[in-house]
Amino acid sequence: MTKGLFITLEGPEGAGKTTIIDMLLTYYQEQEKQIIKTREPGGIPISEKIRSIILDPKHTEMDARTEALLYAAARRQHLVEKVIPALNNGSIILCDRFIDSSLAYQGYARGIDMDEIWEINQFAIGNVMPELTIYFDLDPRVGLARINNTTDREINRLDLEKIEFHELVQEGYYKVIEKFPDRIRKVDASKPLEQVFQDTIAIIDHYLK
Ligand SMILES: Nc1ncnc2c1ncn2[C@@H]1O[C@H](COP(=O)(O)OP(=O)(O)OP(=O)(O)O)[C@@H](O)[C@H]1O
Ligand SMILES: Cc1cn([C@H]2C[C@H](O)[C@@H](COP(=O)(O)O)O2)c(=O)[nH]c1=O
Repeated sequence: MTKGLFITLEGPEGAGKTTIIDMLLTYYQEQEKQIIKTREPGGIPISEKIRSIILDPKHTEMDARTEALLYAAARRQHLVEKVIPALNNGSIILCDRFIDSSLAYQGYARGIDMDEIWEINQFAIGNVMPELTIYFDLDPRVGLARINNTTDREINRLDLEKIEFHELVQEGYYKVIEKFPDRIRKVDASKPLEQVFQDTIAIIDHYLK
């Protein structure tokens, strides 16, 4: 039985998830909440190594199912080594991406049946799902323009996909939201950063009450 709270943040490239997670961490730490941030793929050494294989721009030959399995493998290790222990410890976990990314990117955008993506991920995660997911909604063109203007972020293999792929990712997320309307809350990520932050806090605070 877990005691903590598992929150995931989702959205297209450049939607602001990483920036907002850092702001949330500071905000809730000031309230002396027990909270950690992490990310997928990554968050622990094995999963960060898998991340570097998946996202290496040189690996253009990577098969879509191999990609899906690598994300699921990174997810499994991250869950076992970091997320579950933190939940058992009573922490709030803010995780940058989780299974919904696999459903939208590897499922809808790559064209693998979303049910198949769900099945391989069931093997990886068992019954551990986030209690709350915040989806940062943004036109993918705006998100890509943001990351192209960011000097300290490396451009990875997924960023380099055609705009049509990123449009499918957004459509895929809309399908995922239809599937999980109770868990996923949408935030308009095109607003100024401070407004996006306030909208996000309002959702989480409501949930914490
Ligand atoms: N609401 C916003 N308005 C304008 N710029 C923003 C906003 N939110 C974030 N940014 C800027 O957009 C860039 C990308 O933000 P960030 O890295 O947080 O996105 P992300 O969702 O984590 O992206 P990715 O998943 O592709 O890594 C950063 O330069 C950040 O400062
Ligand atoms: C978890 C997960 C991620 N992805 C994609 C989404 C992004 O393009 C990269 C991760 O980069 P970020 O800067 O940390 O957002 O990986 C995916 O396709 N499937 C997944 O399950």
